[in-house]
Amino acid sequence: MTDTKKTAVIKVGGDVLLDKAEREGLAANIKDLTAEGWSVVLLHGGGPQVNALQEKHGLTPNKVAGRRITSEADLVVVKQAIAGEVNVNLTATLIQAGLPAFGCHGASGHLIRASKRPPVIVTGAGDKPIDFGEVGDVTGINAELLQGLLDLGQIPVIATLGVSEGGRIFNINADTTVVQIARALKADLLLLTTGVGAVFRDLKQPESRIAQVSRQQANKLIAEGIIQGGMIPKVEEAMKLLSEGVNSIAIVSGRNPGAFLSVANGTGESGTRIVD
Ligand SMILES: Nc1ncnc2c1ncn2[C@@H]1O[C@H](COP(=O)(O)OP(=O)(O)O)[C@@H](O)[C@H]1O
Ligand SMILES: CC(=O)N[C@@H](CCC(=O)OP(=O)(O)O)C(=O)O
Repeated sequence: MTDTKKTAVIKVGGDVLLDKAEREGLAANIKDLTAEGWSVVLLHGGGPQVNALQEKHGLTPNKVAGRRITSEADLVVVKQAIAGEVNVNLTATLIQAGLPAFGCHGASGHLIRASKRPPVIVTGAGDKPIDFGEVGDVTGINAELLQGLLDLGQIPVIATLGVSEGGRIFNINADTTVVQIARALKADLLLLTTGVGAVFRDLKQPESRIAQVSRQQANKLIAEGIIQGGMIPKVEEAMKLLSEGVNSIAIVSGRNPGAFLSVANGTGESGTRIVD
């Protein structure tokens, strides 16, 4: 049975998980949300962990426009690092905090369906199409399976991997995938956790944190060059959800106590909330 609990979908980057205080803070923040009656789904990446394991295997990380060109040998490492190392450790951290975490990966139960990204011309990377190898684009989410886990009171902790109808595994980007999960679940809230923990007018000045912006204001911050670099695709992709029934999206850090509830309730003490 589907109940009326609100659902939060949370993306956790691999960088956040390198740090013990971040991992424990994340668990405490999730605990706060569940105590207030939220259902929670986590999707995690593991970019830095993949880089480190590639180097151990004598492989050189190769990224174009933030996406890893993934050979068959690289995909072996991606599976080991993201589904093996990061998923198991993150699930364990949550269990240690007393949370009902259910670790899994997107290639299980057709949880995240994907197909091979066709060679594409990438801005700033020449005029020849780039073949990203074993990188996939998400084509669908098994929302029924996820909702079933939520209805059982579980917190799905999903390693970002995709699978084709025929069972071929793909490396997929966590930032773009989490948006698809939020959309498929008709989530009430999407949390994008990052080390910086908010959007700032000036990254060097913590007091310049922007607590809440409308979608229109966020687009203005991008146009003005205040939101830059890796923050742009993150925010642009996520903002599409605001016209699709997801009430708010937020940039937040699990390291800050009370941060997740602050953005969930819109009280403004932490993070940046983007609303329609
Ligand atoms: N106005 C801004 N406020 C906060 N961070 C910003 C801003 N503009 C650009 N950034 C950058 O965006 C980065 C977050 O994006 P990215 O590194 O892709 O995320 P992830 O932490 O998921 O890997 C931050 O580390 C920060 O350097
Ligand atoms: C296709 C692609 O870019 N895949 C990513 C998957 C991991 C990820 O997204 O991790 P973070 O959230 O830690 O960046 C990669 O290979 O790094």
